[in-house]
Amino acid sequence: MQYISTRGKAPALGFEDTMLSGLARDGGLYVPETIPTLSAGDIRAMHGLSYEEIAFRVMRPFVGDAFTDEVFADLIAKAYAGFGHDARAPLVQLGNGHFLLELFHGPTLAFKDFAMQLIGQMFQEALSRSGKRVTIVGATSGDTGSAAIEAFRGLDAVDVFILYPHGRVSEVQRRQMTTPVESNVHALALDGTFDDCQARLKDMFNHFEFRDAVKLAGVNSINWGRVLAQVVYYFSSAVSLGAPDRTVSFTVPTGNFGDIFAGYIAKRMGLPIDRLVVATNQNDILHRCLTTGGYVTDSVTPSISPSMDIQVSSNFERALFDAYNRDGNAVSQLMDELKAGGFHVSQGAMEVLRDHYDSGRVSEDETLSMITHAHRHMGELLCPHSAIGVKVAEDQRDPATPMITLATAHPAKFPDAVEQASGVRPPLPERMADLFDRAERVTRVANDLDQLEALIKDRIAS
Ligand SMILES: Cc1ncc(COP(=O)(O)O)c(C=O)c1O
Ligand SMILES: N[C@@H](CCOP(=O)(O)O)C(=O)O
Repeated sequence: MQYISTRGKAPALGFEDTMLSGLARDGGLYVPETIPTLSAGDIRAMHGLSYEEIAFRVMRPFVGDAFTDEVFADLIAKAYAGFGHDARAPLVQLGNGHFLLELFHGPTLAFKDFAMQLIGQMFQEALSRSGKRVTIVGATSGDTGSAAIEAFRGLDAVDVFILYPHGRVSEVQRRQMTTPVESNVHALALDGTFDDCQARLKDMFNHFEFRDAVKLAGVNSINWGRVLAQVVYYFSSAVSLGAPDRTVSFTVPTGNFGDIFAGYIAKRMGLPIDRLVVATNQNDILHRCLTTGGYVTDSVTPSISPSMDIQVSSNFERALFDAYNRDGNAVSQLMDELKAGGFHVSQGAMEVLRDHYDSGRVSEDETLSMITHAHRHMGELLCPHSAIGVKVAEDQRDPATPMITLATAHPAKFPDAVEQASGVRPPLPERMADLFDRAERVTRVANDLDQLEALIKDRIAS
């Protein structure tokens, strides 16, 4: 299996190099050259299997010769052993034909753990074989950062630097990033938005002298391995509702477009998915683009669903690559236009996008009302991101097709909004009960590439 860049000018790589290198050297994102498919029989045979067994069958064709079957199965087993639910990703019924996929039973209480725990295992295996060391830099609006720190803290072969927007993550999210004591963990609070953090990260990847000097690696959904691991729960949930003999739809709270793109990959692999519905908060660039064709950036307005406060949605580039018939030049041109403020998707490409994706936008008041409603009438305490998904799903779903909404974070990560709407302050799990008593360690940084690179070089030298 080879991986190619969405900008068409970087060398094709195998799975391990794709995973370890992050952004392609032409600034694009890696995608599989071809998408492997599973037959209806293959999917039917997943009935009754554990999450880990399904994970192996779904991901194996993408991994090539990077790991033997035995090693890969072992890495998967270790990745999910620490999850707080035997099913890993349990499905609960919200109402007639509407299901909630709980993706928050991992160590940091968000869906990011599904991919990050596995990436952590795969990095350790690959680095211990080669004896190499890497510097991971990640950009986060709150959840990727804590999941990455949890997966890599204390490892000798890795330093992990996490850039988060100062004052724009929840207190639980911040403390998850600033309280780990391991010396290879570096939390950096940047004066700016998540988009600034992600832009500086991509600048670092595009600055080859720095990239090569520190052996830069990325664990954002820039990294194909992140998207791949997220494909699995589309299969596990759809199979539990009767796939391949029953078609399902998904609604996905969306920001950087990695999670919903994983759903698109599941569909391309042969999983019978009818609609993939993008649910955004008030920072609604994706909804605007999917309805009007215009992808024009606006300033980010902080919301009660901070993890989705994103205006430059990284993985939309992967969706555009397919929508433009895998034309790297066309994608490069769009990305150049984006730097100047935005672009318009061609009519042909819009038809492809609309063939797969629907979308909806939820205001702050509607988010709070949905948390209240779900608590009173559906028996679920939802985090604000998940509430956005449930609201869009309720508005748009076709009663004839089961709808699965992804619950992307635990309500305890956002206790203020949840308490305001439901009257219930969700407690943190026992193992995190002392989070607010732990000392914090964080460096405030300017939104300045030179200063950031100097800080990172300095820290890894000491
Ligand atoms: C809780 C939560 N929900 C939804 C999202 C959006 O996911 P994606 O960026 O993959 O679209 C994020 C961040 O990515 C998140 O942390
Ligand atoms: N919401 C994310 C933003 C980064 O997304 P990623 O999937 O590219 O890592 C976060 O919580 O950091």
